Amino acid sequence: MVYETDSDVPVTFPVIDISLLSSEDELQKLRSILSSCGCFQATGHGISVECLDKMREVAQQFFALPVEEKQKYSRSPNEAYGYGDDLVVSDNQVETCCYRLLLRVFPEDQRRMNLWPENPADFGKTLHEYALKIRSVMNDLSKAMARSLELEENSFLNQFGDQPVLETRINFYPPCSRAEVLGVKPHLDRSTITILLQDKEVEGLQVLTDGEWHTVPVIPHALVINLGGLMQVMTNGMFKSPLHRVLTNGNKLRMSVAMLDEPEAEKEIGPLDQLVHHSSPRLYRSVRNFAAFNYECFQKGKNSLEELKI
Ligand SMILES: O=C(O)CCC(=O)C(=O)O
Ligand SMILES: [Fe+2]
Repeated sequence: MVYETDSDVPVTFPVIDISLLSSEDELQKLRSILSSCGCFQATGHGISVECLDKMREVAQQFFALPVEEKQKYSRSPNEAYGYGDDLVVSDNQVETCCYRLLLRVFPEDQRRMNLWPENPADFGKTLHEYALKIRSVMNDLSKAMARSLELEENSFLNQFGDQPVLETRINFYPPCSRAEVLGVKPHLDRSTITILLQDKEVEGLQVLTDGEWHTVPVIPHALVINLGGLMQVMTNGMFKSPLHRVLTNGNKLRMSVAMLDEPEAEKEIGPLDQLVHHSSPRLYRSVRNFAAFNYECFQKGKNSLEELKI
């Protein structure tokens, strides 16, 4: 199978200036976008260009190291954290080409420092500073999302416990000229909100909306906001978590830095009571450790949200 890029089809992908989310009109725009495609590009996020570029730079420097150097941080078999490529779990799996470094950033005492690159020397400091800023943007967005649904602004944040988790997945896609190979297979994120820093030049991310794959254009200083499955559960289906995938590029390598939030381990998450009514009955059962459940479903080719439906 060859994956179409549809590059000759102009698509308008939603953009929101999130510095304006105190206005009622912008909140309504946010609500409408999240209820339809669940994904947009955020400008006005307040993170400086230098900070975004520095994060991209240390990620690129790490991936440019010799293989032996990167393998010092390899994930162990059947482990998610560390450096590696996709696990091959079945013979008929779609082929992918992506190397990634998965790290837990918060809570700080849960970091596994043996997996944090020491080269480049400022990798850890840069990731820490970037993650603090992303966490603040995520919290502001979570509050705005709650307000857009006429909920108390901490309604989503309160579900996460005292020790919410923030993880990073730094993705690196080498050039690949085989059009049947994907960078990442179609999936739903395990987060409530994923904030993605895209490559500055190379496109590749596609989001499924209205049954069609749409390429997310590159806007160098914008952040891609993508709702994860847990937000669809908490909002009882009002907000959508889109399926997305990544195409490979025949000539150019591409990188991206995803930051994903997660509730405290073992916290049970379900639709908020305020969003369950006679006219919108409860759609999903509650779930603990959605991250693991989502991954299990992904490996079996199932949609985790369909599996959680009552
Ligand atoms: O590389 C990208 O643009 C997206 C990666 C992604 O979907 C993920 O890390 O969950
Ligand atoms: Fe994703």
